[in-house]
Formats: sequence, structure tokens, C-alpha cells
Amino acid sequence: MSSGSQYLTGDPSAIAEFIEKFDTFLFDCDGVLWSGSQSFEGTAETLEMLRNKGKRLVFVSNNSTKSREEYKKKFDSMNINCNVEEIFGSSYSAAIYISRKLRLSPPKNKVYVLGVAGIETELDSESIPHVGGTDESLRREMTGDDYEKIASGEMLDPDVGIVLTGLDFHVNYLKISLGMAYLRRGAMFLATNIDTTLPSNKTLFPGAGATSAPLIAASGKEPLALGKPSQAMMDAIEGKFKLDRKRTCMVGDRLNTDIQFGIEGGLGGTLLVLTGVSTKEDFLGGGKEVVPMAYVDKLADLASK
Ligand SMILES: O=C(O)[C@H](O)[C@H](O)COP(=O)(O)O
Ligand SMILES: [Mg+2]
Repeated sequence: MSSGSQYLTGDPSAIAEFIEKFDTFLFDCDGVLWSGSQSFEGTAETLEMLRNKGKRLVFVSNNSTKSREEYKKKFDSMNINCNVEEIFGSSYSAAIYISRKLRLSPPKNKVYVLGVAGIETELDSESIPHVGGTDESLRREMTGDDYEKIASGEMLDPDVGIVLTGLDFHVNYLKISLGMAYLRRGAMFLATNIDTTLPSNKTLFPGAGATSAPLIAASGKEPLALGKPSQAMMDAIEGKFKLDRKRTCMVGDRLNTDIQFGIEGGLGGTLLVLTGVSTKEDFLGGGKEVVPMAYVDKLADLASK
């Protein structure tokens, strides 16, 4: 029984008709263009085919580990043509939300980061002060002295007004305890994204939602996530790229981020690619919450003759 999602693979005329509905394609990255450091076959050619048809491409990743510049290097390393201005990641989304929406008055606008360099670089690009993150002095066991200095506040920065979590490859008890202390003192809780899994090397690893889970559990608070499916991110993208939402299609591998992002954003279309997190069983057969307009086995199917 059809779920209302059109299977395009192997149907060149249906593919051509689908592509012609849109002027802009928002592309997810992990699980669509690549898996870890390995790009899927035909990715570069498919994106060039769309550019040659006059389509505009925007790369919208929830992966907070890289800044726009670092993503540009990853595209270059895979010989995938891309302009840094086309990249819009969750760390950038969080940084502009903090600087242009929240606009906390200094000095209380400092951010405690549970994440890695991509977040720090994008906060720097918006001149937002930050602590934690890749600070090597925090990558250690917690000591008795730490308990005392956290409890007394001596180890806390009085200017921290926000705790921001992302995918953190160096989570530990000390860093979670510092995040908890800031939240208990009233800091705002934000996340670049809360994807539970990271598709890489054609399997799944813990995602940002998994590395921030200990702080969510300990603090009893849920962060405001600023990556997909957040419509704050969609609004920022619309503003920057002057989108015509009805002529825009979101292409992704994950139903509860990419496809939900496109549907809730009122985009003209959504396309699921089956090379990442979500499977056909997750949206076919009726009664499913999030159903893409169409789906393909892999991105390169869009360029197949
Ligand atoms: O855990 C994460 O951060 C995400 O799984 C991952 O990085 C998603 O990246 P995207 O598929 O949005 O490019
Ligand atoms: Mg993805």
C-alpha cells in the first residue's frame, strides 16, 4: 500500500518532472552526500547536473563539528564543487541565533560549550565569547578539588549565560558537571542539534543527541535545538538565500530532522535518500507521522539516464 511517497529510482521521466518543480535544493550532508569521510559514488556529478539545470544548492548539515570553512575543505577533499556561502551548518545556525535573536547583553553572553571546534569557530565568527569546548584542561578525571570549586562557584565563569551542546567526541564527567552547574545557576540551554545517531562508514555511531543526553538527564532540562527541524534555522536560511519555499526541496536521509524540517517549513517538496539513517519501513505502509514527498535509493539516482 503506497504511503503517498513516490519512489523515483529507475524512472527518468518522473525524476525529470520532480526536479523541474524546484529552483533550490537544500541538501543534507551526512548520509546523503557522504558517509564519514567517504563520498557516495556519483555525488559530485549529480550536484553538477542540478547546477547545470540552473538549480541553486544550499548545504544544510546538523553536524556541528565543522564550521562553514571546514566543511568547504571537506567538500574540496572529495572534489565536490561547492561555494562556502552555500554552506549552512548547525553551529552557524546556533551562533547567529545567539548573536542576532537572543542578543544577550555582554558580559553575560558567554557560552559554555559541550562540543568541538566547529561550534567555537562559528561563535568566534559572531564575536560571541565562549569557554569549555576543546579546552584541553577539561579532558581529565574529576578530582575532589573540582567538586569543591564547582560547588563554591570558584571554577565557574560568572559571565556564562548559555550552555550550548553539540556533537562532542570528548564528553566526560567533569565537563557534564560544569554544564549542570551553569544550568542550575539559570543559564539558557541550547543545542546545535539532537540527532541521536551519526551515520558514518555506512553504519551508525553516537550522535549529538547521545553526547548531550547525560547533561539533559542530570539537569532535567531539554535544550532548544537550533539545527533541523528547527524553524529558526529555516527562517535564517530563507532570509539569507531569499528562498521561494514552494520552489524549494529538502533532500535528506533522516525523517525526524531533514524531512520534518522541510514539511514543517512548508517547502514545495521533500526527498528522502536511503543511504543514511531512515529506512523505507520508517515511512511506507501508512499511518506514519513523517512521510517524504518522494524517495530514491541513493542520490546518484537523480542523474541516472
Ligand atoms: O549527530 C549528529 O550531529 C548528526 O547525526 C549528524 O552530524 C547529522 O549531520 P547531517 O546529516 O545533518 O549532515
Ligand atoms: Mg543526514
